[in-house]
Amino acid sequence: MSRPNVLEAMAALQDHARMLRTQRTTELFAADPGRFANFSVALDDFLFDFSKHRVTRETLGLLIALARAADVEGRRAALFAGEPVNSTEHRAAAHMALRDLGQGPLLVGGEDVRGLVAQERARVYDFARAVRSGALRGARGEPFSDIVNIGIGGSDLGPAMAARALSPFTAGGPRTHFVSNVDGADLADTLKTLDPARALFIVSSKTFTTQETMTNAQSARAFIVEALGEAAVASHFAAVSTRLDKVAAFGVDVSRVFGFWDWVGGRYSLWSSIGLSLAIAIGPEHFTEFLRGGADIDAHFVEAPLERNIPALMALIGVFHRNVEGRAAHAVIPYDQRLARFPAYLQQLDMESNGKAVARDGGVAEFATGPIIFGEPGTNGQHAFFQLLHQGTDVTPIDFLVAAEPIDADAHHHALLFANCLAQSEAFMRGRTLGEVKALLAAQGLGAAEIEALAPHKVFSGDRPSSVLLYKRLDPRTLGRLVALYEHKVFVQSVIWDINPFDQWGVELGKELANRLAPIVENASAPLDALDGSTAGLIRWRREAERG
Ligand SMILES: O=P(O)(O)OC[C@H]1O[C@](O)(CO)[C@@H](O)[C@@H]1O
Repeated sequence: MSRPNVLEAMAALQDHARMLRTQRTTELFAADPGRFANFSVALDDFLFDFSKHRVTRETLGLLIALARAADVEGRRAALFAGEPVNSTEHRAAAHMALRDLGQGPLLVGGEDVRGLVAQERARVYDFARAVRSGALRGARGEPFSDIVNIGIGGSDLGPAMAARALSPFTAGGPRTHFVSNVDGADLADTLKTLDPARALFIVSSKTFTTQETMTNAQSARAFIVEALGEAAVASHFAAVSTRLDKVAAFGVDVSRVFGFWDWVGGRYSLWSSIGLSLAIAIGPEHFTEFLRGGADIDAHFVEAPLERNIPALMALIGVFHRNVEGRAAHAVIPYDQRLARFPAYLQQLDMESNGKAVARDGGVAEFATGPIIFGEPGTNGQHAFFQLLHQGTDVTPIDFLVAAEPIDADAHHHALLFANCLAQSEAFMRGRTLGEVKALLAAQGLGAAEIEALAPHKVFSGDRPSSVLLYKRLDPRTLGRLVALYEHKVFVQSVIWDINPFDQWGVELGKELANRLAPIVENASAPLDALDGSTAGLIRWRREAERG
């Protein structure tokens, strides 16, 4: 679909950016003492600071014009109205309905789903309470000390990320484990730590066909059968899926099967029954707080004008870097060790959503789309890949995430953590010129020749953009806010790029080929002639290695 208004708005931004590049961000701060206030947005105790991006009020005006030209507001309304915005699968993307704790109707495809959602959530909560209290027990009458979620992608990353992030809120709950990889080492290493009589497995899969999950589930089943007998399976397994027919065939007791709906995408499913392992870990009350955090952001996203709308601004700043400045990657660095899995979670959310080259109408996307998302907690990343971020040939925009106060950590540690976060953000913006380096080296007493040789290596170009998301503390509500913020950021970007963020056809080909290759790999005499030379050669090597 040709979008002349959008192309025009993007061209205007590109013209504007050419002028902007003659200025340094530090000069923008010097010229505007109110820059921090003007280029940050607070949502009660939550702050988004984007003042260290080289953007002006004019840039923001042009970005908002771009968003309006792409009809971000109209598409947002369609999303929240439960329309089938996932056009290739003819589905709504109504994950917001799962965290709406209000009273009014929740329309998805014209149907009010509030009752359905509330009913399933109540079942999840009852089950979580029963496991936590010990009312629900294993086949030998023992309470469950360990919960193992078996899932992958959206059926793993969300609960795994959140259970780690919210570990201070798990008192009174069992230990939780997450097994995802078809690599048997993943399951084996977990099973080693378990007493089967006290272990509960939750098989989480939207489709209940995913190779990794089904394979791990069967092996876990064998582990229980071997230790406790076939009859114990019903007591030691629960399942979460949209395909209740397939779960029944696996043998999970129907009272322990929790459903959700096709209008909940895998990477948006943490809010649904897929959050069962998290609900058990932190308890229903904390889980509700997590939902409330998501709902806070939904309300903000719908109500705040684009100029003060945090997810919209995050998205637009990202579009500026991706499409105007040509940045191919985006780093997310939580200065919060418990958010260690947050970058991995965002990789799926962002890259599976916006990693597309095809426009909604099947044509070629007009612009470069989703960047490569990566990250690790600070300060660890500082001692690993920050060298490239500071001095590499590519500029990578960064989101820093940090709490104003720790949940339970030592105040001195937190002060150092916080200082490091701000120091990095400042260093990326400020940089250090050749003149400054030379003056520093001279002050250290180095000779002229040595200064000439060393100085270029110590220069930092600066003007490397970063945002800071500053939250009070990493509690369930804050985590809900963080997740929902990024969900809506990804959505706004998809609208500007005119792609469907809710499908993921790009994962299919590999799955198909793996299913075709698996029997060939397993059968040492299967012919290899139909395979390409490299694949056949690699299988031959494996066969030879196996033969010793
Ligand atoms: O929940 P399921 O159906 O097992 O799928 C797991 C994951 O696989 C994908 O379909 C593709 O990798 C993801 O979108 C999904 O979250």
